[in-house]
Amino acid sequence: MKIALRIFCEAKKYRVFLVFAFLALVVSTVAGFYTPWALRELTSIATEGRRDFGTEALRIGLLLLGTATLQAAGASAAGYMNHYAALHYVADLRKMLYGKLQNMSLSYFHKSRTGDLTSRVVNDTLDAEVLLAHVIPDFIVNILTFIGVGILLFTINVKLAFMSLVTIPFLLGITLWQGHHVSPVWKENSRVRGALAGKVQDNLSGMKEIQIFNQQGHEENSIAHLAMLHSRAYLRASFFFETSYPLLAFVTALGTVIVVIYGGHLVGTGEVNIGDIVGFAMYLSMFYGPVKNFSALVERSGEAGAGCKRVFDVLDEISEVKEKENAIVLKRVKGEIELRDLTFSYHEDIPVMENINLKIQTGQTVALVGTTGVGKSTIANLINRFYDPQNGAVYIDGIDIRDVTLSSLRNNISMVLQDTFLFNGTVYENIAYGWKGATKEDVLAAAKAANAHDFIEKMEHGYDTTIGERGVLLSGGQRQRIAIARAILRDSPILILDEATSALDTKTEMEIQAALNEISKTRTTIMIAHRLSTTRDADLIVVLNGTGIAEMGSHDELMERGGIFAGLHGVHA
Ligand SMILES: Nc1ncnc2c1ncn2[C@@H]1O[C@H](COP(=O)(O)OP(=O)(O)OP(=O)(O)O)[C@@H](O)[C@H]1O
Repeated sequence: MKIALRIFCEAKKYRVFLVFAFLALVVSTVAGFYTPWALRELTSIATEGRRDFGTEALRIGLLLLGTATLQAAGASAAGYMNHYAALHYVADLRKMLYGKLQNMSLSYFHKSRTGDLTSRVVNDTLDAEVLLAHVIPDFIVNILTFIGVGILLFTINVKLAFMSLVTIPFLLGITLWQGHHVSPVWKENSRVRGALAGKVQDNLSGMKEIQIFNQQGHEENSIAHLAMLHSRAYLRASFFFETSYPLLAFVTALGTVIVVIYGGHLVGTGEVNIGDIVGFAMYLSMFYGPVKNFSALVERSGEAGAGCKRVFDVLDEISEVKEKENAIVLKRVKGEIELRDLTFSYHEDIPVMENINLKIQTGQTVALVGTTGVGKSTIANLINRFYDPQNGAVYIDGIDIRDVTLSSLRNNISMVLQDTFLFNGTVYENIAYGWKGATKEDVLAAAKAANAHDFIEKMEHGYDTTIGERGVLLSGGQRQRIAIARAILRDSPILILDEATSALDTKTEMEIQAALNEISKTRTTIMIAHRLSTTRDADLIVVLNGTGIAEMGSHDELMERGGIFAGLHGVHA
């Protein structure tokens, strides 16, 4: 109910359609009440043996034609308008959900499964259509029918109507029992389906690893296990439905039996005529209809409600990295970066950084070095505000980055990551990604600077070559060069290179390093490098150790000092 109400409130753009659909539904349902009434009248007139039977039959027939037309037109209009509102709302919901996901902090994606989130955006949102265009209208029709036909039954004969009510408590009891059990079972069903979708997606992405490690059998078993769990969850949900539905049908049949026997008795005593019994029997089947449908509707609304709840759960999530309401737009910065008393951990009890202080001057090239897992990439993530520190702050040009909008902050930073992600588009689109104003000349110049132009030209369709999902049709080095070209094109005042040249051979690495050195001259550059050779030209080398900075200085100074850096050099030499 809460979910249906929320959907109704959020779909306010389409409320006019929903209100008209409601009116059309009322007209259609009420018009449907006339058929038994017409047959009751016709039978009564026939049994009375009236002479004007033909004229009366014509009148009743024409009225029946009118109500049947209203019934059909109303149902059709209501169906279309409900679907119009529902499907447009689903489109809005998908957009909203995707927008929400795009603004969630990275930690959210680390604890969620991509397949599960995909399923929420694609499948679960459709449950809003089920609620708006099917479940709610069906509830309306059933409630109207129950009340309207109930009144008509009492109008025909009060005693008979009371007798037919005997079965209602049993019917309601069964329906309530079903409603109580169905919703949690459907929730479990949705959860297991999400887990299955997540696992399939994970496996398809990691197919290479599965084949390398010959884990096909193991993975097939995991999928089979999840598939069986889903079937069992579905079966449990079906059990309640399959048990209660025939039970409901049986109890309603009992009601009809009572009316036939007791109604026959009343005809015998002359209290009612045959026409009343015919009309009553027809209305009775209409009257029990909603009670029988109620159980199926409860089940359907349980399933659809569970799906919508999974959507709303994401929409209600609060991102760990939040923009302030009065966040300012950060203009193009000069590029001074300061980490002040910075303390950060991904998990409460495992500190990654404690009280780090580091000032990077405008235009400086700073290399972050240290053993694997010491926190080099984490510093880049904090500057980009993918995470917020527990203590201290990051300042850019003296401004706390929590005071500025996320988009304006990230517009000032280019990043080339260890694991370059390319989209399934053309080479050109991938280089120009995120830079709408780039001209062809700009793209070509960036590709040349990243030493990518030559290999791109040799490809089948040059810059128009499609590079496959995640750029699978390219080598690691080619992917990285495209990522570097993309960063060069972006021309932002801060450049972060996270192992940017790691996938390149020595010759290409040197060529690209030269290009990177060139572009880093005009901007602040943070370089995360394992190959200590690439740190030689850095203005400042920051050596991380444990949860802090162990030493800082130029290449020569650190070598002379004979500390950790010199030690690392020894290892890598
Ligand atoms: N999303 C995350 N959730 C939890 N812990 C994380 C996460 N990302 C990194 N860590 C942990 O934080 C620590 C620092 O990781 P980080 O990636 O910054 O190290 P790094 O110095 O860049 O390592 P490498 O040189 O191997 O890339 C590591 O112990 C790592 O396991």
